[in-house]
Amino acid sequence: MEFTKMHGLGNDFVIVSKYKDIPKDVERLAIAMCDRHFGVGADGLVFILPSDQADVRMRIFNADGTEAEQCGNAIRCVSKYVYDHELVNKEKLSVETLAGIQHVKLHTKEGIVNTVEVDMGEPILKGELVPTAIHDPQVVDRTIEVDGVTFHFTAVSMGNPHAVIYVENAKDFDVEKWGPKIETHPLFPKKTNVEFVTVKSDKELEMRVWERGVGQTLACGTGACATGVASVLTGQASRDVTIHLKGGDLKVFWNPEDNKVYMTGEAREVFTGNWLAPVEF
Ligand SMILES: N[C@H](CCC[C@H](N)C(=O)O)C(=O)O
Repeated sequence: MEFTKMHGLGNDFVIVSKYKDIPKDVERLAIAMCDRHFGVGADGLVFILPSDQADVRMRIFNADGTEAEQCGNAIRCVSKYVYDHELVNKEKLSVETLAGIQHVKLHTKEGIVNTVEVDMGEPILKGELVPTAIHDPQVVDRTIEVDGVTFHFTAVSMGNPHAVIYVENAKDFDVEKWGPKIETHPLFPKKTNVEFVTVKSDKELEMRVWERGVGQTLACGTGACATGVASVLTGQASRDVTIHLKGGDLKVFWNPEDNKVYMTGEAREVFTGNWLAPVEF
């Protein structure tokens, strides 16, 4: 099975585009292909599939085999892939995900895609829809206790759940210690992605992330969008921010006119390969 290895700011994916549907045992395949020693190594396995509602359909499976509703960095990779490989010859295209239809604008350099702007849709703020166990209209600046330590969090869904937590210094925060404890906290019925954020200014935020079903990643597109929204809701930053991640910067704009979150950043293709283990479709 042919694949292409891509990343968005170091959040890396195995991209498979030659099939009309996902394989029979996709969970086991995602775990095997994402393994960084016995497999290709990636944060997720992504399938580009036909769509009757958009130019293409994307399904993404985390390194633990679970399917995610949405993935910002993967949408940028998929959009770059279909343009560069001439599957879709448009600089404005649409990608169908479990979270809805995402509209994408491609910015090319010497004929190939360099940066990608994605309309990630409207944030979902109702507690029970994120989902969280707090059934309020919004879950903003609430407390969560873990091992006797209290964190303040804001819950935002971009189709997938995020708990945004503000800390003194995100750059050296112990993400590996606290991330998994919050990811699996009973407050989050479908578990959650966890962002640890330091506000640098009204327009700049530093963010580290522990991803549901993956672990600490170098970047998280939906996490950056959730962080942008939470920072407005908690009155800590403007609607148009640059988010500094371990793997690079993302621009996030929560547009007051259409209530949609726009995310802009790079996407890169690294190598292609052939997965030799048997895969049944
Ligand atoms: N681990 C996430 C999916 C990938 C999201 C992230 N890689 C992004 O760029 O948005 C989840 O289970 O919701």
